[in-house]
Amino acid sequence: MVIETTGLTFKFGSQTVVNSLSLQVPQGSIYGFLGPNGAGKTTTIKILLNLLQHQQGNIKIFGLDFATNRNKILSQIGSLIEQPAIYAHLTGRENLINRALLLQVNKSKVDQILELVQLTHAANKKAGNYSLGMKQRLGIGLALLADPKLLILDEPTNGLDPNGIIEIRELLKRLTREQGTTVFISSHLLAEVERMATHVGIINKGEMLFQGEIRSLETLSQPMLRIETNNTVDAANLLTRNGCLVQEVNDDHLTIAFTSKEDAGEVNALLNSNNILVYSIYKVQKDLENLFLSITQNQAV
Ligand SMILES: Nc1ncnc2c1ncn2[C@@H]1O[C@H](COP(=O)(O)OP(=O)(O)OP(=O)(O)O)[C@@H](O)[C@H]1O
Repeated sequence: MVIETTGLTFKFGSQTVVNSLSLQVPQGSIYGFLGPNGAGKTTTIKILLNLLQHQQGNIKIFGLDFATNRNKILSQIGSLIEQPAIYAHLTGRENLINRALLLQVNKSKVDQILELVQLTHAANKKAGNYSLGMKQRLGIGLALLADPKLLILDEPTNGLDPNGIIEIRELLKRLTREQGTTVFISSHLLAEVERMATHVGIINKGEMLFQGEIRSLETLSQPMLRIETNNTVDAANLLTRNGCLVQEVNDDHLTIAFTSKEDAGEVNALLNSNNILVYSIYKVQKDLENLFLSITQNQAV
């Protein structure tokens, strides 16, 4: 594990903002740290970057105890939280050179980074004139100068248009693929991370509600059988009498829990033999965004 926390707890006064959080971020993953606004994501990130001091729990990063190896650990983390610290009056290249000098990184690295974050064409433009997406990519470039093993990004796609989001997504995928960097990225929108994340952690009110591979999140959403008939009320009554769990009845369709395709066939036959016309019958699964909303709103999935 690159990041491993146990029982991480943080309070602002009497408000518990991070509650006994156990993070498990595997090596080489893109970990989507998800939760609605105010869930405690930024606070957690600030703790991991030593910008806030937690009151309880343990943190291990790169297998090392955080409390006793802070400097060593932090020197191998690149981060972007809130707005990137960019000098608007300097060009993109000058911003990178400036930071390279500060970090004592060889200046030859600057052109590599410009290439990586696809800003070579705009390297000599003033960063103040960059689009929001370009500024975010420059911010990520600055975070990558010292070749971090772990990149921590707090809502890097906030406010970006769809193209900007795609560019960041492609950049992060390239980073893990080509350089083996582990990426920890927070967002309040599942859609922004679902196409790149390998793992997700979903928090609400400071508590972890789901953590694991994104694939297992998909299997969490229970499949349903959606049936369109000429008489949904009669159909619902008939199915209930025959032991089916009817979940929803609308004017033109009803849904029941999906158990197997054989059962679906039998349901169809049952309806037909009782003079109910079945117009369509098919399996549906909650999409990830709805599943995310159900989890964070504490509804049954
Ligand atoms: N400096 C502070 N003092 C007191 N309370 C704070 C402070 N910073 C944050 N909080 C509170 O802590 C809670 C979690 O905030 P945090 O910024 O970590 O959430 P978040 O998940 O990052 O949300 P967002 O997506 O809105 O940034 C919120 O209720 C917030 O009001």
